[in-house]
Amino acid sequence: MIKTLKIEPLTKEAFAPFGDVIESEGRDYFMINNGSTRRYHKLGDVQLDEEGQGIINIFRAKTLEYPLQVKMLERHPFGSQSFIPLFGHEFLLVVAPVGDGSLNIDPSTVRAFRASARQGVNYHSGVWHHPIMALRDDDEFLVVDRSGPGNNCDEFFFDESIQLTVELD
Ligand SMILES: NC(=O)N[C@@H](O)C(=O)O
Ligand code: NI
Repeated sequence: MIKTLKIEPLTKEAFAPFGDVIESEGRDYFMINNGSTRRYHKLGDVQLDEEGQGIINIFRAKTLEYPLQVKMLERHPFGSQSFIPLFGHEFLLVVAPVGDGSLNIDPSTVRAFRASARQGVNYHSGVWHHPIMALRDDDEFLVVDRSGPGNNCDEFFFDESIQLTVELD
């Protein structure tokens, strides 16, 4: 299979099979702090296994070279992982659904999205995703994910006959 992935706009609905979109635009809120603050409540679920601990990190990412060939995806079976842009820049995502849980990805299910400068994502446990795809050098992301025993990062490399490409417009 040789395919250039269509980069889709990131929406709650389109991303639902993969996790949550963290954004305020168009979302429900309620007032707190004596009416001075909107709380956009529970935009995403932090998923952890019983032995996991939720942690907060910052990832400072280099941009990747585009067109990019998607050679691998990874997943975190024991917990969710969120990426919230700290500098307000757009970024890209390449994902595939959890599937049957085996260490295998149907390349026809791989999708690409572009997050706006005011959107973050929260990959649910086991959702396949490409390592962070910053569009600005040294861009920073707040990352909430899981720390704990066991290997929480599986990688899957596509066969060389599978060429999935992401191009910037
Ligand atoms: N390995 C690591 O912590 N980073 C990846 O999980 C990623 O999604 O960028
Ligand atoms: Ni990850």
